[in-house]
Amino acid sequence: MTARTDLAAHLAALDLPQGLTQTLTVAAAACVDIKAVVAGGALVGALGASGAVNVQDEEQKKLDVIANDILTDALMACPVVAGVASEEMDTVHPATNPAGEYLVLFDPLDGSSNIDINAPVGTIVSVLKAPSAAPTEADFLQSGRRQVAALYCLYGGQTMLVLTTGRGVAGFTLSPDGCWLMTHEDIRIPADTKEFAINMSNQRHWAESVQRYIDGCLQGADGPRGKNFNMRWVAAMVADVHRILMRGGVFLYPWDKREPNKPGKLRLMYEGNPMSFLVEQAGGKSTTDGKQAILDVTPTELHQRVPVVLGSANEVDEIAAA
Ligand SMILES: O=P(O)(O)OC[C@H]1O[C@](O)(COP(=O)(O)O)[C@@H](O)[C@@H]1O
Ligand SMILES: [Mg+2]
Ligand SMILES: [Mg+2]
Repeated sequence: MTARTDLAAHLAALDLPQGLTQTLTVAAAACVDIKAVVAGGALVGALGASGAVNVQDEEQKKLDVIANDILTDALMACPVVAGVASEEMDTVHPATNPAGEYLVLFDPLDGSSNIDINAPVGTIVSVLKAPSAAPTEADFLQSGRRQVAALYCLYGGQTMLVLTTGRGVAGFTLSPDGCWLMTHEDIRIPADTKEFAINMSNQRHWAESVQRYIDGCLQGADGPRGKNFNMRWVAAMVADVHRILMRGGVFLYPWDKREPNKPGKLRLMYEGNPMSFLVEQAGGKSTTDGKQAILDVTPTELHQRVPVVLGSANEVDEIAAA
């Protein structure tokens, strides 16, 4: 068997600032710890509700809380981390590390509704430069373009970590002895696709343009697109985006008219931005509506929502034109 590049060697070859390498190494190790809890499931008391709700009024699962604690504890103890913010925490957590250089934002457990049915879940991480070693909430509100790294970990049939530091996208698979080994070098999203992902149960709430686009896909070879489409929806953004990175497709969690002051369901800072960085680095497009790049959205609040339309570049353009 040929020797594979491991994550440490990959990071070394990228010649990153030492602090960024350290931050990413700590985040990747925390994902290994989360994976152990996900894999233990009922045996380690990881299933079911925690009994609490988070700042977005969503019921927290035990695993949301456990994953959040694992990442928070690991990163706050890392001397180059200046602070963290998470889907599961009301406010930012400055770290009081005098040498703190990086801010880390995360969705510790993505796809929470999949936990209790043993379906794929993930972790999403975004890394920004810290303007100071004692960051305020305003310091975290940087646009996605300013990310210096983004990664997700997918706890699926295999445990995979997919990473960008702005020079393409690489994928690593967790080996049985706990090493991240590169299995997917330079991941590229095909520009064309015949596959879309959307929660169809929200159809009546969508904007007219999204209705038109999906209707065209559903008409298949008999309609304006002249080809048949397939549909997939894992209900975990990490897994849906991973599929798009592996074989193309589009993913939509679009604006809908239910709550006009909440534009979409997904969160900008720890879902939209890191996934957009990965998708753009893999040659895809990631937008709010087919046109506006998510990475250029100016954040105004930590738990801000954003509509998401991302994936194969030509298909995102079709959505823009619908
Ligand atoms: O249940 P729905 O409406 O289909 O939403 C699924 C979406 O919600 C999310 O689960 C939100 O993530 P969390 O589990 O981190 O809250 C996305 O991962 C996924 O794309
Ligand atoms: Mg999520
Ligand atoms: Mg989550």
